[in-house]
Amino acid sequence: MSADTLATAKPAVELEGITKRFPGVVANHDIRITVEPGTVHAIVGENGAGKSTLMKILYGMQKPDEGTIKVNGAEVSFRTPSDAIGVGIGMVHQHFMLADNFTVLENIILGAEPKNVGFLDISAARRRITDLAGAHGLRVDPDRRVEDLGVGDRQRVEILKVLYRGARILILDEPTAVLVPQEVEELFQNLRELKSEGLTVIFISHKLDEVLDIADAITVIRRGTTVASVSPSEVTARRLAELMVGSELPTPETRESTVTEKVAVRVSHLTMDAEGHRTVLPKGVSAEGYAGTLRAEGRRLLLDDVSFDIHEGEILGVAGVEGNGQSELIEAIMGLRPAIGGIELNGADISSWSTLRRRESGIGYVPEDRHRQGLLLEGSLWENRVLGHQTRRPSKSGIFINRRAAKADTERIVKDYDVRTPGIDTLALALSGGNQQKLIVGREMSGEPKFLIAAHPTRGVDVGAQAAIWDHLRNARAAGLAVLLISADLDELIGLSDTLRVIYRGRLVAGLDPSDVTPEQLGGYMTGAIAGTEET
Ligand SMILES: Nc1ncnc2c1ncn2[C@@H]1O[C@H](COP(=O)(O)OP(=O)(O)OP(=O)(O)O)[C@@H](O)[C@H]1O
Repeated sequence: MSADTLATAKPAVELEGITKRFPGVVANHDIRITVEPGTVHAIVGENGAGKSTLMKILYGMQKPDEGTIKVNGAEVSFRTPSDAIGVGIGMVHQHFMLADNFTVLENIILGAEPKNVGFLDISAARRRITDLAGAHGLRVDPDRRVEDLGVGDRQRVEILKVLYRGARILILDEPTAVLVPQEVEELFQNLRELKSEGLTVIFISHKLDEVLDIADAITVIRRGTTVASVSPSEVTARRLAELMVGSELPTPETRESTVTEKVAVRVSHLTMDAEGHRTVLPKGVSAEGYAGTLRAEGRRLLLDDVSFDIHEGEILGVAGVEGNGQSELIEAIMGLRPAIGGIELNGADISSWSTLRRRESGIGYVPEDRHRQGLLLEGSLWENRVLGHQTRRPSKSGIFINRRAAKADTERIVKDYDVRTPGIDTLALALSGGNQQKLIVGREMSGEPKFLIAAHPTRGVDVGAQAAIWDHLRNARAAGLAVLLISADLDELIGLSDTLRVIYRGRLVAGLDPSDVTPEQLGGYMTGAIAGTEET
């Protein structure tokens, strides 16, 4: 064996005895992981198990209290992410950090301009990007604007961005959460190519079947420490889940329909113009004709004549690739963005009501972006319980009673939804992503809403917590709750929905039966590969 081969045979990453404490929590305790070069190494664990903290340590965003990190056999100590990049570690974040109005090329070179050079050689940069893309099978057009790209392409740009900075070890944080099955397959193909070029991938995921598909080695973290290192050929998804939670899992129950005859929510001819901010119809145009009029004018529609009913006891699932109108649909129903068309809740026309009034009339809302819309990160858990649920009605008992009630109810949510936290005075920012999500779902389900709008209700939560959230939703549905469910997790959509629709370019294009549709078929409608039957 040559000296060179020996050198490359050293583990890409060795974490030894990593411990990280936060006030009241030991996020990582004596973590030990060895990642072999040229492999895909998955890290799995429950919400709050300590995965993100560990990755932040490995990427120089946080300093461990104890322990050592070795990269390619040499001990390293990072003060910032640029130190990590300096030794070839790159991070592909779950939330893409690209500038929409720039091209792929501009995004990739932005912030990576060579030091000590007064100007940037664009054609050299372009050549390097094309070479990198070619070498790793990451096809993207360097001159396209990022805003015109789909989710899978954006992710490839993020990967190219870290490769361009010289990364040989890539950390991917839940990369498949936002992808449809076809895109997941493409990503995995890309990862296999990277691997065959000798690159190393560290991959965090909650989707255990995917982990079994792509990983060469799996490390399980439970309550901050490494509890198992397994090879995918030795375990099943169920066994992995059991290793994560430390006990046997219950078998999922079959479900029965609870859909009633009573219409709870009626949305009719909902239309949103990309440029317009109209809340009243132009003279002489009916709500039914509005979308057609705009189309004839060549306008771009974010919502194109969307109509549906949701009955009491029904979960309506809407599938769609991100950016096809699902966010706009929710925002229109919540009164956060103007749109034309009818929105009725239990027979009352709520389309001109304020968001607060809509909430007070019985709409629960689990927003898509928990950081921007769902939580006050600097607030305590119980203050977050109050958020969005303040009532304007004067109360004789005053704020102290409200505070006490909010605290008691927060205790209940923490218990019912298994929010892992030292206490309800903890700040929301100190919770792990999945635990923040559990808090939001718990809050939106309290007060027994009549209609729940749930956008990605289990995004980032582990399998155990996902099953618990599903149970809560099913129970509430059995008691008559109407749910509009938007999710990128197709198994969740198929498993929970009573009725399934697909949204494509602002239009509801297909009505499918969740009991006999496969994720692949659904993915086909979502990407437009299968043309939907137009429905209104
Ligand atoms: N900045 C912080 N301050 C205080 N506590 C923190 C901080 N960051 C993380 N923690 C705590 O450390 C623990 C581990 O959190 P971490 O985010 O690493 O979990 P995770 O495995 O990534 O979870 P998830 O799957 O939910 O994202 C949690 O109990 C969390 O509340």
